[in-house]
Amino acid sequence: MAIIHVLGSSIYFYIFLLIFPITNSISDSEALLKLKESFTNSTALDSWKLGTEPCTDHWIGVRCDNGVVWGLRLGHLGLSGKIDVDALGSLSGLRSISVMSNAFSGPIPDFRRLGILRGLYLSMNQFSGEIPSDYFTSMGGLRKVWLSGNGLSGPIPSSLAHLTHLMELHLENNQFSGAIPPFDQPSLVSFNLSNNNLEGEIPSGMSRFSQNAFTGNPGLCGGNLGKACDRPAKPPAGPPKMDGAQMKIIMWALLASLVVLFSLMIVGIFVLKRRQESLDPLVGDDVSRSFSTTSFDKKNLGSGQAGFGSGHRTASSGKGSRKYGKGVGDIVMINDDKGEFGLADLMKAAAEVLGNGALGSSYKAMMANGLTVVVKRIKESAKMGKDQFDGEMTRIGSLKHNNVLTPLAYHYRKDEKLLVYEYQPKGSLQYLLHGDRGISHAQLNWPTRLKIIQGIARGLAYLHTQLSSLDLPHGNLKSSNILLTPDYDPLLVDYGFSSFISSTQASQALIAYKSPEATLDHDISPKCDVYCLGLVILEILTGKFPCQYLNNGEGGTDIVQWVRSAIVEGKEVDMFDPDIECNKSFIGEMEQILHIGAACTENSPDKRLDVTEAVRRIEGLVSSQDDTKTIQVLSGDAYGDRLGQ
Ligand SMILES: Nc1ncnc2c1ncn2[C@@H]1O[C@H](COP(=O)(O)OP(=O)(O)OP(=O)(O)O)[C@@H](O)[C@H]1O
Repeated sequence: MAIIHVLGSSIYFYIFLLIFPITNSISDSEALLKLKESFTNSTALDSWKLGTEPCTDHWIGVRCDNGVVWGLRLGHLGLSGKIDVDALGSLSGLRSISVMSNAFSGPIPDFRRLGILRGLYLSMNQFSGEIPSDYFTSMGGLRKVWLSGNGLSGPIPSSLAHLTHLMELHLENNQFSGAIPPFDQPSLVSFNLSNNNLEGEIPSGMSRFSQNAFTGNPGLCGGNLGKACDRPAKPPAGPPKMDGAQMKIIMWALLASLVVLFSLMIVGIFVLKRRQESLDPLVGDDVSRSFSTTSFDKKNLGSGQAGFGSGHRTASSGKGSRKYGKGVGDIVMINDDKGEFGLADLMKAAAEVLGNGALGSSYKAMMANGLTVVVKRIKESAKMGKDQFDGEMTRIGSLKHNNVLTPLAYHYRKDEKLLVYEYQPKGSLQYLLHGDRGISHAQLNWPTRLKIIQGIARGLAYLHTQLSSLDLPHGNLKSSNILLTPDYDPLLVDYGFSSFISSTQASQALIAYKSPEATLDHDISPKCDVYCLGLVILEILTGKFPCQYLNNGEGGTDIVQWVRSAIVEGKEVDMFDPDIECNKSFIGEMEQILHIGAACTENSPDKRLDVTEAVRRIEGLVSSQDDTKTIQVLSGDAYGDRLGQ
């Protein structure tokens, strides 16, 4: 009986432990001070003082939620020494640690016991040595892992490939070696393994990542690298023992196959010659190695050629449109500021896949004349006749605004629609915010971010006046569809698509359909674009990737809800991206923009700002004197020139 009693009480004890785990009862401030002690150079942490509180007294680099520490942003503080992981373990609310760009060295600390971490940023230090393959197994909730710019070596830990929520993985500029584990997590949006010593074939399923994610690894091949893998030759099998009759059968079979092969070759050469004769003479031998192989296939082109050749040649699409090429359905130029080109020029260009968006795939093509373009191939379009498509393109082609990227050209066939844009080397806002931690990211200080927000609002307002007949004048406003010029002026792309894709595709592919009213009541209006504008504003301010962008509902941050709660609690300051250079004089402006972002993301379209009001408020931050600005923006004046002020 006594034994049963003892057993029983110990079971209760374990259940008690499970429900109320024994935690080190030190407070967050004690834990942080213990952590500070482990650093050798912590002068930057002067605000971490005994007798003050991390959340209420705004200790540098400490992020709080409801008085609980959830994040440490300790980048660029000249820290070195050890990182006391026991102290970190006492911070029960801790979800994210950043010690990027400091002087920590030695093996990476044993963060394994911090199983609740969501973000681990250790880039740009001097960590070295191998990481055990199962290191990340106990940290299944990790979303963001940044280890780039260290001296880490050995194989990439395979446990990283099993992190099912992983969104960002940066291992570039280390000395990792060996093969790449298969990273096939659909949540992974930002990924870089460049400049290591990795080798072998890039696993299949990773072709969605651009070439840049793998460059600088001389031993890698396959994927988008454009370097084929040499398959090891099969070891020669020992000669089977055969009798004379078997030998004869094999000889005859070989002879027969050779005859068949030879005949096929002759037929093939004949067919190829016929086809080349009928194609534009500009389409040379190298086509099969270049654009055509990665984009529209030649078989399709052949059939299209028949269609266009027989009366469907490109019709004039209004003022400024041109016809190029002969014999094949060709490109219609709608903007020849950058020079003229035809389908043949595109087909000869060296091409690279940029991405497979929900609307279709995009390719970067470098043409012989030096112009680099992006070709967007629309996956599925509405049953739109050529005249109607030409009409839409003429309308889109006539747009002229410093914050709107107008296509250069398009190509129409019943089963193939291509839009061609000028390539913007700086890339997208999404890449700059979440993918690139280099100089461009560092330059995203507050004045630059404000300039980007203003440009986006101006571009959107312009589209709303010029395409006012559309329910969704933009329809797909998100950070990957905002490109940046070298001067950080934003350029909106992928607008106006709702008019020429099918409604099913629109509801699956366009971000505007994620606004609450569209999701709940299928109620589409220009206010859906305003919701997207709000999302982008909050994304720029917080540096967080909005979960609303993802289709599977997993990953990302519900920034709308997050910001809403912060405003209620008067904790707007806690929301700002810690990577924004800290300058107190900006805080007021940042808070105002945060409120505008929140007003644009109101659930109810009636309560939400309309686009004119949103622009008016954003403009009001620059100069409340100039009441004429909004009017100029809406009329599409060359307003963007004043952005740099
Ligand atoms: N003109 C351009 N210059 C440089 N990068 C571009 C250009 N157009 C698109 N991109 C980039 O190419 C990638 C693929 O673009 P794509 O439009 O196919 O997909 P997406 O924007 O992710 O999704 P969606 O299809 O919903 O627009 C994106 O990262 C995008 O920012």
